[in-house]
Amino acid sequence: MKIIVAEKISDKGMEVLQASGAQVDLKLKIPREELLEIIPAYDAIVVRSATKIDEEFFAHATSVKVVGRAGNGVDNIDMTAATKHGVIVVNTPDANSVSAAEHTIGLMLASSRKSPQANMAMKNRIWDRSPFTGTELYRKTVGIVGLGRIGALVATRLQAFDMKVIAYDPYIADSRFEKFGVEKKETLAELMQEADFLTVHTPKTKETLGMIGKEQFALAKKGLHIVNCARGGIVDEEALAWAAAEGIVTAGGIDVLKDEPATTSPLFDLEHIILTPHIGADTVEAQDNVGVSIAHEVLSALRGEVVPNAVNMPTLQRQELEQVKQSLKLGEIMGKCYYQLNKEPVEQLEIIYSGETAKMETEMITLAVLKGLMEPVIQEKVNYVNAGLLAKNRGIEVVESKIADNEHYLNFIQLKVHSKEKTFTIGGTVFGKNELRIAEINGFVFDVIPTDYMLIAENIDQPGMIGKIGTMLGQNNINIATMQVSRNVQGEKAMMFMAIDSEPTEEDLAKITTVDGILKVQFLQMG
Ligand SMILES: NC(=O)C1=CN([C@@H]2O[C@H](COP(=O)(O)OP(=O)(O)OC[C@H]3O[C@@H](n4cnc5c(N)ncnc54)[C@H](O)[C@@H]3O)[C@@H](O)[C@H]2O)C=CC1
Ligand SMILES: O=C(O)C(=O)COP(=O)(O)O
Repeated sequence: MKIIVAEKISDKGMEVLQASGAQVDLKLKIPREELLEIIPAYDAIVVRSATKIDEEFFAHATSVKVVGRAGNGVDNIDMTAATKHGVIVVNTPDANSVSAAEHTIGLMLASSRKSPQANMAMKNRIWDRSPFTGTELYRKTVGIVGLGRIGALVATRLQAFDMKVIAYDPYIADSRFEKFGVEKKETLAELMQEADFLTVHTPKTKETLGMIGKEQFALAKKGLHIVNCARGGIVDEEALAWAAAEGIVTAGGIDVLKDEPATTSPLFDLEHIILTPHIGADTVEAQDNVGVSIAHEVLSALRGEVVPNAVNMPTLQRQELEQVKQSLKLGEIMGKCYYQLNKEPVEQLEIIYSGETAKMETEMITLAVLKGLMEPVIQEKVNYVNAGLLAKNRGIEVVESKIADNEHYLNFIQLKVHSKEKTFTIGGTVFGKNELRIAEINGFVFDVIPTDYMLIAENIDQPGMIGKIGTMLGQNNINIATMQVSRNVQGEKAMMFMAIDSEPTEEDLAKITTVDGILKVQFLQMG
């Protein structure tokens, strides 16, 4: 495995990567062209916020399976492109939140007390206290935009300053506001009108870009203090310069700029706005947390394990993952059967979860079924990341349903694969802790352990069929490991399901079909 680390992560993180035995190449500040040139050789890349991971990158990164974002915001990564290319994006959303929250408060205090400006004067050997009269946070109202991880950490810390905390976040439940003792504002306009201090903690999205603009500043009280420790451009830089010139904003701390690395912005000329070069996450603790977490996640993702912080696929807590692990295997195996046994394109895939399985997080199991379904017939790599998208692009409609009880099994997954002409069904269960069983195929009931090589034979339900097929396989040197027979109506059709020790040739299969009473024989690779 080859991993390229394109931005600085902590030594502890590097050590975890290196200890895995992978080849780890540290290439800091590598020019874009060079990165594109060398990336085909790598299986994974680790970046922070400065490396653009876009469609052009993925077009070159033909072997990359994992992009590790050593940090939180993923706005430098084109998630649609990553998903399309089947590349897992992992990040460390919690690992630097405390540092970002503390930097927010640091900027709030520093800008309110003009400490950086006073420091500059002192370093110029000027002792003058008069320009540096500041303002207290005590009993002021702080408006938080976005009460997520960092917004909430900032809220609880500012309450210790006896600030009144109000917030605008239309996407979270009222209970979260209550939990943190924060007053909810229904509109951004209300928040702008009431706040003495404003701090933004949203991701950068189409909706949040430029969200604090001239119109919003025009609603604010004169003397507003502002902090942006989230993403550049959420607070519009031109509008902020205007608001400062109008005396609406009298202090502020900005850690992030629209175009980074930035050396030009109207904010550079504003005396009362202090700037830092995106250092919100730059603490020893945050970088150790981030580095070690991303190293483990990238390695797990490369090993094909399900990782907790995958951004472009459903995430499961470790306990949930343990619960669904065997169902994932079963779902994938059953999905794999369809195109091996049927040639008709799938119109709709119906997945019915019943019994204990119905209570599980099934999103991932559905992806496992799709992965199994498409893998045998499409060239692109199919994985949990792109299985949903690939199915959609192929016009496969996926319908999931859940039934609390199953008459016969503790847990059961049934697939009904509908093509234009017919419906193929297959069902299975996890027996005991981790024993998989195929329990039904097209209405024929079994209790079969799926193994690598299997044969399915349909025959007329008449005496002597088992002997005939056994003899025929024996003559072709194919050893039967286990065999089960199931029939629907006596004297009509039966199905034999056999685990065999080796892969039969086309010729072997053709010979078996010549046996009198055999209707169809198909080979199935399940492992
Ligand atoms: N300066 C730095 O070094 C760091 C910056 N960050 C940035 O901080 C920001 C916040 O991160 P987290 O708290 O972890 O994110 P989060 O996802 O936990 O919280 C974001 C909150 O914003 C809310 N939100 C989304 N759109 C909104 C809208 N239009 N109006 C109001 N609220 C909206 C969401 O509902 C959510 O509650 C991100 O932009 C992240 O990239 C994170 C770490 C370090
Ligand atoms: O984690 C984040 O979202 C950050 O903004 C920190 O970015 P960085 O890793 O310091 O480039």
